[in-house]
Amino acid sequence: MSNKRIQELEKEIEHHKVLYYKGQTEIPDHEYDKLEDELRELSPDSPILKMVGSVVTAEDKVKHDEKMLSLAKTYKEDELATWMDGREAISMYKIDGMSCSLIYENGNLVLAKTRGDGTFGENITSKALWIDTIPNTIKEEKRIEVRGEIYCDEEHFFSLSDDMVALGLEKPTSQRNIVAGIISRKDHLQLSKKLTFKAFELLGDISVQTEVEKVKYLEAQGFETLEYTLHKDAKSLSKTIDEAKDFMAEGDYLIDGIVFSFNDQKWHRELGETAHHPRYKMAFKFQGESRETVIENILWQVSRNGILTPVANVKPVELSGAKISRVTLHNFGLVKQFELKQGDRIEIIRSGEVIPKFLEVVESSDEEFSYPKTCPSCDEEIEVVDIRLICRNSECPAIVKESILNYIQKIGIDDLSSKRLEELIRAKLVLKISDLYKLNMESLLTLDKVKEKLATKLLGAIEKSKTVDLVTFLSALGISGGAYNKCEKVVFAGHDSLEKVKSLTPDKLILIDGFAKKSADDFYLSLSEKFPLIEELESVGFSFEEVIKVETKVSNKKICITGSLSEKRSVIESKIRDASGIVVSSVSKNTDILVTNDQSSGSSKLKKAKDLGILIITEEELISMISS
Ligand SMILES: NC(=O)c1ccc[n+]([C@@H]2O[C@H](COP(=O)([O-])OP(=O)(O)OC[C@H]3O[C@@H](n4cnc5c(N)ncnc54)[C@H](O)[C@@H]3O)[C@@H](O)[C@H]2O)c1
Ligand SMILES: [Zn+2]
Repeated sequence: MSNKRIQELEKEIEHHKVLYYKGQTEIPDHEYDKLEDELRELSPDSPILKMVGSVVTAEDKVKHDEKMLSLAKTYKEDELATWMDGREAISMYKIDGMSCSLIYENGNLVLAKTRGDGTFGENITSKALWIDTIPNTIKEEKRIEVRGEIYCDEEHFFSLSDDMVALGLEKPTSQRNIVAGIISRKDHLQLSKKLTFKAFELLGDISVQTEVEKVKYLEAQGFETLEYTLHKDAKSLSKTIDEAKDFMAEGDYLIDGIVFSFNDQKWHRELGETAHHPRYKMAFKFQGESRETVIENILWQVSRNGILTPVANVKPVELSGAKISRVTLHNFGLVKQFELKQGDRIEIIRSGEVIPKFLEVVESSDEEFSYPKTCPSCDEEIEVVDIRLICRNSECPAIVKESILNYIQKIGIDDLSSKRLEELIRAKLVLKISDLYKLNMESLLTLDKVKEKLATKLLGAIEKSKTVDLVTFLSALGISGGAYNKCEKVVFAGHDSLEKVKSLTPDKLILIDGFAKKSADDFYLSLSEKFPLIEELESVGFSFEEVIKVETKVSNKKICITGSLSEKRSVIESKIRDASGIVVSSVSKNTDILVTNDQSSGSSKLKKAKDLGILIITEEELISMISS
């Protein structure tokens, strides 16, 4: 019996592997993983379990210099901590795309290949040349190999899907399958343009001592890399795992876990690899469970920025121990792509306690597909912007309510629930954020079931919210792109008073770590729109607590950089900011320090600094000031 089952499983696993790597997946990953788990139990030495990827049948196959392996995986945080064993490790999201290896010689891309079966890959150079994030040339002259993941983000998935339909090709079924589908094509190479590559591994005669240095080296060569977190020990693991859960639910590209690698390369050499995976890396994955259910109806919820988010009410099912009756459908793009409607039988997934989400359509109903043309809250006409439906009416009741609610949650007014707020809005007691501060005992007592005790508590909580730190205050305003960590970066970059925040410009914002041209422009525009609100709040008597900053020799010093340094300028700039210094882009009489490694260069900044008698230091001197 057991032998027969082993053979069955081996056959089935092989079948799914072949389809999966062609982008034609038949079953969800967690179901596939169950097959592997069962086989591992019955026959731990089965060769199919040691197989990486699937066999390459393409004519144009190439041998890898070094095998491209898979990853060891765990679903448990304590197993991860045991594996770390007190060693320092870095973590990055595990992108769910397609492995790719790039070979550069004399600074030129000479070969791009897939992982294939780990020993032989398929030559995909002609497609890689279309991908903007794969540089055709790099500074490094030595032969190097860069490994990473090719993937398709959400926005590009929908537009690629439209492109493919327009070309008469089959409509892709998922963000993941589209990559393998496009990469294995012999025609329409230009479709690859909408794919993205992120690098995470480096091979060749380049000396790096740590994983962090590796990432910096890859960035200096012009590659996009994944954001990483350095873990000194296992204490910081839970926070990273929680963030990854959020990203799985809301991020714009697919991840299926987190990859941990020991930071010190010494451990990489010492631990080595098995035939299947390196021992110095570990993937943490979320165990998913999926179920089929039926869409009863689709509701469109209006968010504080006017975006309509589709949520499906489904026939209740039990999933990972919870009863599920609502499923997020993400955005209009997804609903349109799959023509989701009442009666559709769909598969939903819930991984690691994240919000259940739509996976695929099992059977489409005969109902006609439609989507709202007017806002469900204010009935005004809505705009279709790429993959989103947006209500532009600033007086839309839903937008007003959601933005006040967002403020209440971020600023921390406890005891004021969404229901209570709705009541206050209905009674016209609160129509904008600053109205919260005009509430008094008399007005609160007019509300249903509110007695003196509760009213006193509410008023106390509202009063208390006037004493906050500047970062919390800014993050509560609902600035677009102004999440807490972004506001923190702004304040820590020296814009640490309301006056300074009000005098921000896109030019100043772009100097801050984490801001690019577009995000700086968006933040600035949205911040300017909040000026009336800021003034109203100032007039009700807000006072700001000091934010804690590190004290170093460069604290609050305005520092300008000229000429090339040993690392990418952005890296040095973020070191300055981390040490509470302020990075400026030009030299003026307000500048405190100019950093240059070439005192005799013809740089105009250097000349000006000399004329103004500004302190001029080398990069080495800067680093020693920062670390003192
Ligand atoms: N549904 C199916 O039919 C089916 C069939 C076969 C395999 N699968 C799924 O495929 C997975 C196993 O496949 P696998 O062996 O290709 O590998 P894997 O998904 O376990 O992980 C290895 C790959 O992760 C990639 N990766 C992404 N981000 C990374 C990062 N930051 N650092 C390092 N690597 C990163 C690398 O390209 C690497 O090759 C399982 O999850 C399994 O469920 C599903
Ligand atoms: Zn509206």
